[in-house]
Formats: sequence, C-alpha cells, structure tokens
Amino acid sequence: MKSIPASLTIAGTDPSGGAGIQADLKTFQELQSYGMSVITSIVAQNTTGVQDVQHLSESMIKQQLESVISDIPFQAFKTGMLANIDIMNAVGEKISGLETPYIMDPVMVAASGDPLISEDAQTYLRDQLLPLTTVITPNIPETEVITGKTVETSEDMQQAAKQMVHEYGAGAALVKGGHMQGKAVDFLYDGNQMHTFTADRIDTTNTHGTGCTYSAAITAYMSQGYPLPEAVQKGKDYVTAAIRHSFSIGYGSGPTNHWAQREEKVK
Ligand SMILES: Nc1ncnc2c1ncn2[C@@H]1O[C@H](COP(=O)(O)OP(=O)(O)OP(=O)(O)O)[C@@H](O)[C@H]1O
Ligand SMILES: Cc1ncc(COP(=O)(O)O)c(N)n1
Repeated sequence: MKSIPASLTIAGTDPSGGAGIQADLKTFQELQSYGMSVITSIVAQNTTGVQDVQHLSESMIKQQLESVISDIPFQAFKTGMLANIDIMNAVGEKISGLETPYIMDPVMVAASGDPLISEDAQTYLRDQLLPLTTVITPNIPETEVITGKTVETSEDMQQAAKQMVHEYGAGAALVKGGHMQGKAVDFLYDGNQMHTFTADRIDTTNTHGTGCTYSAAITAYMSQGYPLPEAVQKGKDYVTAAIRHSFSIGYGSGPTNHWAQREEKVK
C-alpha cells in the first residue's frame, strides 16, 4: 500500500486564506505532505487586520487532537496561534508524549499589529511549551517578548537564539529577520552550531502569513525526513519564492503565493 508523510498543524484560522490553518494546509499540500489540522481559535480576519476571535473549548481542542492521534500517524507537527493558558495547557497535555518533531511558531501579533495571545500566556508558552519543541521560530518582536531583551542587531538575534536553547530549553531556535532592515537574514541555533539563512529582501507589503507559511514548510520537510538545517533552508527557499510571487489581494498586507515554486521550479 502506498504511504505518504503527514503533517499536523494546531492553530487558528484565517478566512482570507493567507495565514493560520489555511496557509499551513496550502503549504503542506504544495510540498506533498498529507495535511491535517486542529483548530484552536476561529479568527475573523483579513489582509487589513483582525475583526473578531472566538476560542474553541479545551475539551473540543483535546478531542480534535485525540481524533487525529488515535487514527493517523504524522511525522512532524507545528503549533501556531495558542491564544491563552487554557488552550496551551490542553495542547501541551496531548502533545507532551509525542516523539515526532515539533515546530513552534510562537504567534503573538498578526502582521497587521493586532495581538493574538494574552499577556500571561506569553510567559506560560516560554516556561511550559518551549522545552517540548524541536525548534521555535520567533520573529523579532516575539523574540523580544520571550527573552525580555531588545533585539536590534544580528548579534542580538544570535544571542537570543542561544538564550532560548540554553536558558529556556528549546530544542533549537530560528530567529527570523523579516522585521529587520537590509537582507532577509534568519539565524538557527541548534545547540551546537549557528546556521545563517540569507535571501534578498523583496520590496513588497504582501507578507501576510509569511511566518505561518515558513514554519509549515519546515514541518512538511521534516515530515519527509530532512534534518533541521536542511528543512529550514528548503523552507526559506519556499517562503522567499512565495513572497516574490505574492499577489495584491485585498486592501491590506496581501498573502503570499503558495504555489510559487511551481513557477520557479525550485523543488
Ligand atoms: N520582504 C521580504 N523579503 C524577503 N524575505 C522576507 C521578507 N519579509 C520577511 N521575509 C522572510 O520571511 C520569513 C518570515 O519572517 P518574518 O520575520 O516576516 O516572520 P513573521 O513576522 O512571523 O511573519 P509575519 O510578518 O507574517 O508576521 C523569514 O525567512 C524572513 O526573513
Ligand atoms: C490564525 C493566525 N495565526 C497566525 C497569524 C500570524 O500571521 P502573520 O503574522 O504571518 O500575519 C495570523 N494572522 N492568524
């Protein structure tokens, strides 16, 4: 019988299709990893911002996880928006025994600037969930919240990545430079080595969902057995192509193009 690597995302929704669960599933599909999703929050949002949010109950989140885990094996999983301590606790309870790679996108604020998680949950995420991760993928503002330090330079980014591994127990930390100036440079610290991933900065405001798309691509590649640094390099190539071929959809910060690699044939 034919088998296929599978990926699971545990995250919030984006009905406008550029971020959250929708971006994750598009990415899994495009990268040929069978995609599954557990919804934590339903978010009324679009390219201009967040209009409303409704969180699912802990029991419903746990039941969704149980439905997937009891039936279909997956080789990697990611979390995105985990809005509060109760949701984090429910998810943590179900994933803590899993041995598959765990990619955490510590979603805190939408690209529009709207907050997506409560303040007390930020500390809980760092203390309770970070130690479970294979890799955490914060952007600059998220890195500052987690480490409690200002991040202004490449050196700050690398120090923060080390701090997340050595002080807070993350398996590895990928600090993303989308919010810096100049080239789009990300640093991955895996506990031994610092890896650098660099791409030219693309002049566009179509960055809605770049963080979701990048972490989903890393998840899909890890589900196929790529070691972390290779999965990150391939994920970086995927998200860069997706930004380069992005669309002007909506009145705000547009989404990326999840099938861009077909146009660039970078696969
Ligand atoms: N304009 C750009 N040109 C090229 N690469 C970019 C650009 N903006 C972001 N990136 C890259 O996209 C990836 C996502 O990084 P970013 O820091 O934007 O994440 P994020 O903040 O979580 O996403 P978002 O901006 O959607 O919230 C990183 O690899 C980053 O370097
Ligand atoms: C449900 C959900 N999860 C995550 C993000 C962050 O996405 P981005 O920061 O890339 O806009 C988002 N807007 N919505």
